[in-house]
Amino acid sequence: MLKPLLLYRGFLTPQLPHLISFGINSAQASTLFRRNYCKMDDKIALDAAKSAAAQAAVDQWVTEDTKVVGVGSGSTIVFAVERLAERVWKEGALADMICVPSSYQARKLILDHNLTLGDLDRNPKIDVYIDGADEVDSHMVLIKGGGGCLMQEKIVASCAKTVIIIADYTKKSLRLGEQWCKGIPIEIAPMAHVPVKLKIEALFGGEASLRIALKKAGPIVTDNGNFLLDWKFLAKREYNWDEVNRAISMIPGVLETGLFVDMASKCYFGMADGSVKTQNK
Ligand SMILES: O=C[C@H](O)[C@H](O)[C@H](O)COP(=O)(O)O
Repeated sequence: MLKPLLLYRGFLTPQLPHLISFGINSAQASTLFRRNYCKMDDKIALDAAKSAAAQAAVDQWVTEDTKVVGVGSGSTIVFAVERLAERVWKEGALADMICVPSSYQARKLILDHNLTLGDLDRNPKIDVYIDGADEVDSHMVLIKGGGGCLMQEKIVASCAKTVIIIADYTKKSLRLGEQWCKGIPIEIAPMAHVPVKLKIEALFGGEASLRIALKKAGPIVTDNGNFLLDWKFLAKREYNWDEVNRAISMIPGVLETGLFVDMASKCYFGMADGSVKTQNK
């Protein structure tokens, strides 16, 4: 953990005089410098928390009896796949394990780590599905899809005996919206984005916006060729998430929601102090 920090700092230290010579005064330069340090320190702390949660979950839930593992998407799952690969390639374990991906990213992670790639045609029964989440509330309702993957995730998760969530401490909340402020992702048929947006807003308030790509003109296109709406619900309104999920899913043009209700059995949170806390359904 110290090495990357020193590397970052080694990289940044020579920048300080340059910032000053670019007309920024020394107070501004040192604020900028500290802000960069903090961001990087945060990233290192968050990655350590993600890694601790992933390792604990993999070690507890993937045993020699586990034949098929569903692999989620996002930044946290990377640490779980690394741990699976370590078990296979360094510890000589889990020789029969097959991994079923939930996205293009997950498929590539499985292949890059030389794990056995499966699919739902051949492996429709999954022993355990492991995935990250954008937020987990006190009833284990999840928001997912912040990285654009949710439909395949929900399909693969629905085929699993047990769904395990791994996350860092910033994802834990009492009620949805406390931590995650980007809204609930909803995958939709491209032609329906305006009517679906209007229907969600009329039914439940708030605002649903088409997710726009950063490095492409126009909207984000999912792994399934669809668009995404991010619905910013009303923070002060009490929602019954099961009912909301069912009602939104019934709107023609909605393909899947990023609300995962009653799916996860257990969540592992990597904490800032290096410990791992668990939450059960
Ligand atoms: O679309 C992305 C997936 O639903 C992720 O599992 C979710 O966004 C959590 O991602 P991360 O592990 O990067 O926080």
